[in-house]
Amino acid sequence: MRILVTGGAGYIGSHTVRQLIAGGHEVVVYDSLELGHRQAVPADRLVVGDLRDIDHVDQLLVAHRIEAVVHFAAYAAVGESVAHPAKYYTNNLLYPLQLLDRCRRNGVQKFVFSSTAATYGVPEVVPITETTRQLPVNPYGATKLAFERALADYADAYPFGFCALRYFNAAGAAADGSIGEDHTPETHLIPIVIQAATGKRPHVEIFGTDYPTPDGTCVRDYVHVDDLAAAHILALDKLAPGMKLAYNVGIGRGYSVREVIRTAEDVTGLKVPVKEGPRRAGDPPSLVASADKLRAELGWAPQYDTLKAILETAWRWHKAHPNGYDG
Ligand SMILES: NC(=O)c1ccc[n+]([C@@H]2O[C@H](COP(=O)([O-])OP(=O)(O)OC[C@H]3O[C@@H](n4cnc5c(N)ncnc54)[C@H](O)[C@@H]3O)[C@@H](O)[C@H]2O)c1
Ligand SMILES: O=c1ccn([C@@H]2O[C@H](COP(=O)(O)OP(=O)(O)O[C@H]3O[C@H](CO)[C@H](O)[C@H](O)[C@H]3O)[C@@H](O)[C@H]2O)c(=O)[nH]1
Repeated sequence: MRILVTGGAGYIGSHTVRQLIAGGHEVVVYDSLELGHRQAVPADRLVVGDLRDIDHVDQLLVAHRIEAVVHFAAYAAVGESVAHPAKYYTNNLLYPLQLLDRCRRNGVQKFVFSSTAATYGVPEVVPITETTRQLPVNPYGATKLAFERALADYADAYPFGFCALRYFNAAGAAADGSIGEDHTPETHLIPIVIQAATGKRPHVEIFGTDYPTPDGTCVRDYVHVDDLAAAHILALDKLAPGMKLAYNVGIGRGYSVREVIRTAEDVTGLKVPVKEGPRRAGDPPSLVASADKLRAELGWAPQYDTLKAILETAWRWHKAHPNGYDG
């Protein structure tokens, strides 16, 4: 298939691009490199550009006779979305709506979208299934849910099918340590814990120890980035016009912040300095996926089904690239 991958030089995008290329697809990566890395994708696949420049995107759809779009490009920091909703509504909803309409006008019939557990807000019951009510509690989740709705309306009205993959917490790195997670600033727990272990930061702050969870810290479902990537390949294989697919992507097991820290100490053999702090605004106590639908309908089977196995890959990447892609 001829596939345009927006945000393909980012963390999850670059791992997916690698699998798409290995699967024989013709891939065009479109990324502004604002948050992504040139080194994360093969140079001959990368077109540097911003989704804001929709005519540029349109030219690519036509020139490469694109058949499917995998759309990762977005901003993804929950706290920032509360402080700067305009930034999120523009990049995560306005530009994607323009992209969607250019897809319609150019006959692109398959679309895979990076959605998120944040569309569920604070769920009443965990594990979360795809029928759990989607009630986002921050602008980030709201923009992602709004775009899911637009996709569904397009699929009802036009010859178009989509798959919304609702990721839980992406983690880990390629098994060979060649690509991995490098965000600036870093907000995600696992890279922060590793940076604290290696002395690159003084400590990891635990955001809240009074949650209604077994050890008082937040529980999350960490899913390996290559298993996430594999879900995109399966979705593309399945998609056909008229389909409206949505799947949770998680391993179906939750780990608390303290468990992440303990496991990182075990994997690295290093002590992680910890400071207990207040809750971070907008954090649900527990987010754990039921990915039964993804397993049953697409045959998805994660290769990494423990936090330890995921952390080992993150640690390998960090040791090989202590300063991320720049060193
Ligand atoms: N990381 C997670 O745990 C997680 C969880 C749920 C959902 N998601 C979603 O998955 C997607 C990828 O996340 P990630 O962690 O790989 O993020 P990332 O920041 O590493 O990747 C996003 C990429 O999109 C690019 N980009 C952003 N805006 C752009 C624009 N206007 N034009 C062109 N390129 C643009 C950035 O340069 C970056 O390379 C996002 O849509 C995010 O909301 C991530
Ligand atoms: O320094 C830190 C960083 C994080 N945490 C805690 O660790 C857990 C995981 O936090 P992350 O920031 O790594 O991930 P989130 O669960 O907040 O967010 C992730 O999952 C969301 C879906 O729920 C969104 O999609 C978002 O883009 C994605 O990064 C949270 O309970 C958070 O409070 C800390 O205690 N200290």
